[in-house]
Amino acid sequence: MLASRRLLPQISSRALSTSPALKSSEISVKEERPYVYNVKLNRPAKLNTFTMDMWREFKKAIDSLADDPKCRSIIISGEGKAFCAGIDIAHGLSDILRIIQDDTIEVGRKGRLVRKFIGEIQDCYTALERCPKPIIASIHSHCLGAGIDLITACDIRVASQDAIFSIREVDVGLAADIGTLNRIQKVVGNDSWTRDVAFTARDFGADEALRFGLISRIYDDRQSLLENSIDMAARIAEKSPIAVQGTKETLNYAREHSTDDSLNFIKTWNMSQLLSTDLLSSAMAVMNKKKATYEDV
Ligand SMILES: CC/C=C\C=C\CC(=O)SCCNC(=O)CCNC(=O)[C@H](O)C(C)(C)COP(=O)(O)OP(=O)(O)OC[C@H]1O[C@@H](n2cnc3c(N)ncnc32)[C@H](O)[C@@H]1OP(=O)(O)O
Repeated sequence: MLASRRLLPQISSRALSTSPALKSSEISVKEERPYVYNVKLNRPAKLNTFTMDMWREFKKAIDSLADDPKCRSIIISGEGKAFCAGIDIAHGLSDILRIIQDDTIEVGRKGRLVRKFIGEIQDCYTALERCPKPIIASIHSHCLGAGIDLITACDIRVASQDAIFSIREVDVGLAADIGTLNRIQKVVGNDSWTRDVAFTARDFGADEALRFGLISRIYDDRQSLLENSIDMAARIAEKSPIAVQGTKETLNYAREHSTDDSLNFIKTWNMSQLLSTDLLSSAMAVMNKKKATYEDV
């Protein structure tokens, strides 16, 4: 068992190297059912911890599915023992530390470079929110630090009973800066609990995560977690993509705007989207007790 406290002292600036060459298989994308894709974090030997290259590859996969008419719903899962143990402490911070430790860069310019670097990682997870297709985070075992940043940018979070969560950043000496602190209160709606887990970095399990609304379902084991995640994604994928994607856009908009503004948003959105054939074919299917099929969008 390698606790982060035991991992960190081993890391000197000498030990920090550039990201190991990315095998593109560190993010794998699999079509599980028609229109349903599983984006798998696939670096199991290092508990799916993120390096800079892996973040870039992750964003590329999400952006590509966002634009793919043959994709209607997405699952994010982790290969191996854990969902994601956060940033790769040995390699993921090397780029930023190189900037910080470079004495030839003037301090104001150094700050700008650090800001740009953080922004690039933020964008890798914001891609999940911007993707019009619903995204289900399917979480087993450890989900720490950058793992929580990832899942809070997803639409739905489900977990197996063995899940262990921690907003671990304060334990590695930083305020979380790639999404958790900016999204989690909107997800759970409980300020006291958010501060409890963010200030202490303590581990909490699936039952507590469910109680406070971080996840919406618990499954007995990893196998049933994956099967049920795929079933949920497939059920979403059977529906009108016009309706489902309009729903995601509107829920995202409503979360950041007043009720008046978001009512205005949806009526303007549906000015065009109600003209779609999806409306008529869905209504016909309901009347005839049949399943409708929809054109790709
Ligand atoms: C700009 C900044 C952007 C983002 C910042 C994000 C911040 C964070 O993500 S904070 C969270 C950082 N993560 C951690 O602190 C977790 C550290 N790991 C652990 O505590 C343990 O590994 C464990 C999760 C409790 C699991 O323990 P165990 O089941 O005993 O497995 P191990 O043998 O310890 O791990 C297997 C293998 O993975 C390597 N590893 C695990 N975590 C990390 C990590 N975060 N970074 C790099 N490597 C990690 C571990 O060294 C082992 O590798 P071997 O090659 O087998 O030794």
